[in-house]
Amino acid sequence: MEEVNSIQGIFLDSIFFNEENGFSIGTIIVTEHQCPEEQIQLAYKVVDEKVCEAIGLTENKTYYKVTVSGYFPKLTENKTYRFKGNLIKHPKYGWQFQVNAYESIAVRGKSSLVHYLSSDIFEGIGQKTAEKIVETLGDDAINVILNNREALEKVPKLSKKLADKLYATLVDQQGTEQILAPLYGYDLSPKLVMKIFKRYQYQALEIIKENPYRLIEDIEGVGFLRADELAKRLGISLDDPRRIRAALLYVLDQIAIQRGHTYVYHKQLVQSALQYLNQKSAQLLDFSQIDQQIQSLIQKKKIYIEGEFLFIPLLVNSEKGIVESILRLQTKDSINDKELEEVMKRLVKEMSITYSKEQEEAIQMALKYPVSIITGGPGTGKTTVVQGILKAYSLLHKITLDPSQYATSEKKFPIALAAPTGRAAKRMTETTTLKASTIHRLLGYGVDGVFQHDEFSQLDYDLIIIDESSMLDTLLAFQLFQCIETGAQVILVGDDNQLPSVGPGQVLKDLIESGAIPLTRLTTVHRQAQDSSIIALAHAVKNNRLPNDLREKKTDRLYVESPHQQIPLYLKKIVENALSKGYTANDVQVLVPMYRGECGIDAINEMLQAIFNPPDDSNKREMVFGQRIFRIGDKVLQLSNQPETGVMNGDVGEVIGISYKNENEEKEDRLIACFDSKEVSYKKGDLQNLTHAYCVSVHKSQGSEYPIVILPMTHAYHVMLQKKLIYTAITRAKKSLIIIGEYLALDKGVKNEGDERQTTLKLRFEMQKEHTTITNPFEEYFKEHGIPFEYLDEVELEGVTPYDFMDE
Ligand SMILES: Nc1ncnc2c1ncn2[C@@H]1O[C@H](COP(=O)(O)OP(=O)(O)OP(=O)(O)O)[C@@H](O)[C@H]1O
Repeated sequence: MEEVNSIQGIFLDSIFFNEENGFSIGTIIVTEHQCPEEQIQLAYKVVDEKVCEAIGLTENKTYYKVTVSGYFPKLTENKTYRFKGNLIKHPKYGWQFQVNAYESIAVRGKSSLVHYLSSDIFEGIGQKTAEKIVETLGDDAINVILNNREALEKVPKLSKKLADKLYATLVDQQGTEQILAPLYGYDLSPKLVMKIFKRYQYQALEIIKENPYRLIEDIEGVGFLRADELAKRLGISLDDPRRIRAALLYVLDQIAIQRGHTYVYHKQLVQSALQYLNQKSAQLLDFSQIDQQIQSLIQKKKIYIEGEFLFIPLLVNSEKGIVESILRLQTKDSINDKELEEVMKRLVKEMSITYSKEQEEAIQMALKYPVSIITGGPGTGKTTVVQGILKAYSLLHKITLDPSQYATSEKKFPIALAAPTGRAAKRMTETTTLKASTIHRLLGYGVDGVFQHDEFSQLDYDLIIIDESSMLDTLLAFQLFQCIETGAQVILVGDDNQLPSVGPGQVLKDLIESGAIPLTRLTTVHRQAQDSSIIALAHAVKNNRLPNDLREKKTDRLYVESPHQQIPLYLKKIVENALSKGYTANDVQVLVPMYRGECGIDAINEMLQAIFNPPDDSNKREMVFGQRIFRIGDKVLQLSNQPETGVMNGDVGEVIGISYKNENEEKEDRLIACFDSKEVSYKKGDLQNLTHAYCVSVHKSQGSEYPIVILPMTHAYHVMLQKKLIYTAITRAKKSLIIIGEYLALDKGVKNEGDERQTTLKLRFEMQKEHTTITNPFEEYFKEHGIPFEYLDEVELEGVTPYDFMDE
């Protein structure tokens, strides 16, 4: 275990304080320490005599200061604190004391007390008043006041107003420490302590003692295991219902997030929860204890039960809502065939392209029905068909497609084009020459994370086309469909062989398989044969095989056989070659399925940054954040939705500015990144949402295309070696695709269909057709027998541990 040292001193000043997460840097004048002598000597800086005098350190000796950093609240200048932690050498800022916990040391001694009470923290109290307080109430003045507010009345000439203010500030100061000290005592990380304090303020202790598992819901980054540790310290027993319920909800949530299921079977939930609950535990819980709490959660409406399926309420409501919305939209009359035939004739005449039969059918179907789907692999003409639909729609409804013509008229442009990601929307704009937006934007996703449009405030469009629909998750699809007015037409376009959405569900696949929505599947590849060997590979992968000519060098495709350890070397060489030929970081995209490991995203990004954007002699500006160094010119990726700046999860930008705190008015380090000519300023604390983008995950690459894609392939990607993932990665390449790695890993991947997602969307449409409802054998069973019942075995999570959920 790491040795923990301590240091005590007078807090001199705060150099940095992040309001958001409590990350602080300050200096203290050291009065005592328990640190290795050779280290503290390196960390010491001499304090100016005048500074010492000003704070009452008048002894004729040299005082030393040390920088302290970590997660602690704003400390009071001139007050004494003891910090626990270690001296470390920061790569950029040198020696400093890294704080794990802190406590304030009672202000003792007349002069220190006077100094403390007359400091800036107590507004309106000067030196003289402070002296009077100490003279009247003695060396223990602070405790005397805290114990009895009236004691202040004994201080001569102290106004009631001032006394009130002094008392309130003291309580506030002490209160923070009284809450924080026990929190540190529970062995929580300083960062977490600050997060908890920020969320619950002075009620923090009370809330945690009442139910530490609340942290899972309320504090980002707290999982069941962490809350469970805390619960153990608080003496909560292993079979406490609160513990079991927390594990159940956590597991349910994790299964939805990590595996994309919208429901779980009873048995699945029990098994997964037991794995969590019985970990490292001598007192093993059994089925009936878990089941009892499942029933309790059902009663509390935290879990929704339908037949054999257990749901998070939000997800079941969304699935039901999608079905209802689509059925509502389908009540619009279809366009009659005669009218359509006329329009198709005109379209064929007016467009320079000769549509294939399936393409013509796709256009016709999309125009005819209120809701329809067009699917197909790369190069099958989805974009071409969308262009045709737009033109035909304008002919059919006798409208112009020139948005500027609507600027002066009362009527709004009646068509909305949207896609799940910014990149995909941008491509849609390019291929249609009409403005397309992200679905979030279309629905008015606001700074507060709330959508402006909902079922009561629907979108005012007659035709809505959604591209890259395979990326639609259940929640977003529901949000979208409920916002579409009855009478509007909706066309979903997408490739159902791509990865399903990152969020739960597989909306496009389910809608296609339900048969409830008219569908055209485009199958013929229209790209020229000479540029299509990437597409040929994609089609082979789709059919679970690798082409015989994989190892042959093609004009647009290269396969480099390499053992795992050699992959970074080959990658480096290939990228350096590309660079020397004039390609830039924007042309070359490395795609990898997971973050960890030597062939993981983090390690590859570090290597590629050194190639594409190395430090230079002219002192290119840098900002260090954790393990990452951001540098001007870096290609970066946003990792979460940030509606307040309009930058969304998956957006790629460039670092264009770094401003240090002594250079700007906010007195804060700032990094400025540019996303498609939109400049966004990041406070240091927000940099956790930013990473390098030389290499990105295959999941994050969905909806984007790149001139050159490099795809490492190794057995180290184990569970991520899946057909849809490989298919998605290779279809991102527009001009060239380079695969480096182990043939057997690639082969294994294309044969692995991956996890089937458990969803009920398809089933709901089927039931709708047969006018049935899901029966409820679960409840009936318990009513009748009151004993455990084995549910369907077919989707049992055989051999799966909760840690599998942790893989990307
Ligand atoms: N009927 C056709 N006749 C001639 N060329 C066609 C036809 N349909 C499509 N193409 C051409 O084939 C290429 C691929 O078509 P398109 O871009 O529409 O496919 P896509 O399915 O959108 O592909 P991706 O998903 O890869 O973008 C384009 O260059 C397009 O011009």
